[in-house]
Amino acid sequence: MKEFWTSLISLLGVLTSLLKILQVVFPPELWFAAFKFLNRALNYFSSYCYCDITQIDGVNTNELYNAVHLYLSSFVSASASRLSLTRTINSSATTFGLSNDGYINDVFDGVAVQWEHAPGRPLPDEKRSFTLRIRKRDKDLILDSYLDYIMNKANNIRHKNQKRFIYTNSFGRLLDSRGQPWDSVPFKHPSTFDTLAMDSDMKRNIMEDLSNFTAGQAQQMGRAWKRRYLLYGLPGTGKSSTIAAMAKFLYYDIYVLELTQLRSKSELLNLLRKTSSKSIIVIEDIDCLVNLSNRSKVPQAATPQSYYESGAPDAPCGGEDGNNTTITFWELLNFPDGLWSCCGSERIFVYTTNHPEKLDPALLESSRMDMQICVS
Ligand SMILES: Nc1ncnc2c1ncn2[C@@H]1O[C@H](COP(=O)(O)OP(=O)(O)OP(=O)(O)O)[C@@H](O)[C@H]1O
Repeated sequence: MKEFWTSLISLLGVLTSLLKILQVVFPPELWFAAFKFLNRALNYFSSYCYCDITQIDGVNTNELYNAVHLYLSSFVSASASRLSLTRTINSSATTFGLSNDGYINDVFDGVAVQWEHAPGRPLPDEKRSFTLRIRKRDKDLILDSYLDYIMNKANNIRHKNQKRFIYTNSFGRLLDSRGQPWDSVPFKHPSTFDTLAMDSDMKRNIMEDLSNFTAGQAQQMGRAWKRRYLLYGLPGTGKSSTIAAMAKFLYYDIYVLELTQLRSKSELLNLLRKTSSKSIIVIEDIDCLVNLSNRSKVPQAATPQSYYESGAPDAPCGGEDGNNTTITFWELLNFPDGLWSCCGSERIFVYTTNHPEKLDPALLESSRMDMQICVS
């Protein structure tokens, strides 16, 4: 046994001496070139290729890096044994991340890939990065669609992690300190579809409809995409609670549009323009705001009859010009089409009333309202 250890130590001594001689004979540049050559040769014969996604691309932040980070965070906690945890400003959730040098497997379209997270090292050209290992034969097949899928998923996660707000224009024409026409407070309504007392079929229908709406939006990018719901029922029966549950289900903000505060079409246009995509726009008590007695005259689009008629309680007072002072209900219904028709926006309009019997039957047609929900 003693001889074995003596021989091993002698061998190590010889190897060390040989290495020292080699280091003297061959300069570091030659070593580096040899290593590079070996690496290339191995890569050539390997069936995998590796894609590095660095955190910084030149001087800009690489969006793809952030997206991969968020995407992996959605399932890394289930399979990785070492995690990094973060919580950003304005976020209400903890994000799980892959720890340094950790790796995780993923499958997309039946193709297995592996992600590795490399920490940045103190050298100037070494950055934090993710490395995607993918089979060469699969690269062309899925790489583009996989990265698109990751960007999409990351956007959704980002959206879900944000705090939700409820906006109102109840202070009229005044602008807030940032010049915004909407006043906002954090949205903390406790209602969800779990707590909402409602017929289970109706609840399931609403949830399915909302899910289909958002799924449809993803496929219809580039088109205005809106949905219109009419909520009716006696006071205090859960209309506001239903809207809150819808907003929570979709992770949407809520904008409560006070029509009585509007003075002109341009004001309405401005308010609608300042709503964010993925939001619910609520117009309450439409039976009170709309003078329905002359509705039959309205659909003749060339000469729309105003619902804010002079003398009516909600008639607007003021405005820049004659045409600009009146807003017809039909304009209100169709305004958004022109506004968001080219930017792939995603909005839900909810109209509420305690007196559906006062509404014009034409308003209840399916072409006007996508879904009518009785909450009584
Ligand atoms: N279906 C319901 N499920 C759960 N809670 C409800 C329901 N209906 C009413 N509530 C409770 O009653 C209160 C009033 O409900 P909500 O504000 O949603 O009614 P509303 O129909 O919007 O009333 P209004 O027409 O006066 O605005 C809330 O505190 C809510 O929690």
